[in-house]
Amino acid sequence: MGTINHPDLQLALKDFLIEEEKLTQVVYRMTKEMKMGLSKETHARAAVKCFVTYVQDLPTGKERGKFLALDLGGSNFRVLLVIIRGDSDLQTESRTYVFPETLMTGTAKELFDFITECLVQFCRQFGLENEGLPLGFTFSFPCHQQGLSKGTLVAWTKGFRVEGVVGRNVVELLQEAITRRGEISVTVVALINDTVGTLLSTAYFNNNCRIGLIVGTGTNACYVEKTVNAECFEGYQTSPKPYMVINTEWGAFGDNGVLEFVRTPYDKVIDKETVNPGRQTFEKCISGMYMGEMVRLILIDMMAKGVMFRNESSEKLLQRGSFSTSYISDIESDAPGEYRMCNKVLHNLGLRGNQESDRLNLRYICEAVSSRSAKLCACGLVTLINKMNINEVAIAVDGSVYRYHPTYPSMLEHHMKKLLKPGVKFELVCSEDGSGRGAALAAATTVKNK
Ligand SMILES: Nc1ncnc2c1ncn2[C@@H]1O[C@H](COP(=O)(O)OP(=O)(O)OP(=O)(O)O)[C@@H](O)[C@H]1O
Repeated sequence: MGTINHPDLQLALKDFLIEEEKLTQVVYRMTKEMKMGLSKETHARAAVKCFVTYVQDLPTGKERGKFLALDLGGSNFRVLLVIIRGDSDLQTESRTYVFPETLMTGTAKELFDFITECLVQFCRQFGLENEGLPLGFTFSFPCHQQGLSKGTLVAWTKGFRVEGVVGRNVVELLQEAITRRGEISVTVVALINDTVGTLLSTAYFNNNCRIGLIVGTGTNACYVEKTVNAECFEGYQTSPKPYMVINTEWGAFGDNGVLEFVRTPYDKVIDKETVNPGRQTFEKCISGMYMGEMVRLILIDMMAKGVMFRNESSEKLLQRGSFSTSYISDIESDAPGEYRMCNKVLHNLGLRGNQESDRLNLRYICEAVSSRSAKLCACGLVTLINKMNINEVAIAVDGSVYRYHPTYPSMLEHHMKKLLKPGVKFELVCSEDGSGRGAALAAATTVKNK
């Protein structure tokens, strides 16, 4: 980042430039929180839950068959058909359905009937109605699993607040909706979240893969833990399988106040605006749902103080959510000194930005928000790598922030290298079509184990 000339802007962005000592402290605190989540004794009051996923096998490449998968987790809803014919021969057909926003705050019946409707349409299209196919369900919200095909929703996140799902087994709700509809023969055999899906689908091709990371609407990660450390799993001392995938639900890190030392006044405003105030603290500092809004809040603050876009106003910018997170990627993708994408964004917002300093300062704001996100995310990954105590690991990553922000992958790598012990090697692997295909692989493993 270049030099910020205005003292008010400098002051506003200072808190976003978290120095290395504080990042080390974040790793330290997260390690502690994760241990609390894993331990049977402290799990109930832990902020980072570290849920047992019941996924104990990573794909071997020997899976075979035809599987359906559903992927619900944020802005899109997808149905997939995965056909595995031979080693690394994985064919995927998928359809994305527009997810009506009204469903996000509707009832459980409306939600699961909609999902079933899409599934029925998909099965009809591919002639699968009566094949009795097994289905893997990627449901990317915090669930307390009691088995691979049983999990109750703990709380909604990412702007969802559907009535009648918290505390219920989502597999049962889906299976009931399929039965109620009565048009297709499909059995839901596995429930996973998108981090696990991303891990499984990358592990299928890369046998060093031990972590699944999402930086999209929300953020979360899973990793491979020793079964003996997964105390909330009833068979943790007796299981013949040495490993258990743990869904950290790290988005909730800081919900007990341990992250206050890195939060800014803007984070507090964001939190108040959300449907889940006081929750998902770490996520709100990192993920796509909040990054654009953070830039907007800083920008209107600077405009109110007469620091930027003096004598200009924008009705649009005053509306919540009007600064899309994709604008950050646009602005930062301009070469230094060029403002082609930035001008487009300003045009969309109804701002002229006659002064070059306005456009430069806007870029500084974007960089402050995205680099803090990458720093905190790096802390999370370093925590997981240290916890596993391994020297080489591949990390499967998905989510639009990671995928489309021009420097996010390199920032993440840079900060991880700074925080990791010397000699630890890692590779960030962008997962293609990960979460849905992973659900199909989870279904394949379940069927094989049966
Ligand atoms: N070009 C972009 N650059 C950065 N972020 C973007 C871009 N486009 C979209 N986003 C952000 O990514 C989010 C969408 O994430 P994604 O496409 O990974 O899907 P998702 O399934 O909704 O997310 P999640 O996996 O967290 O549930 C949007 O909320 C938006 O904030």
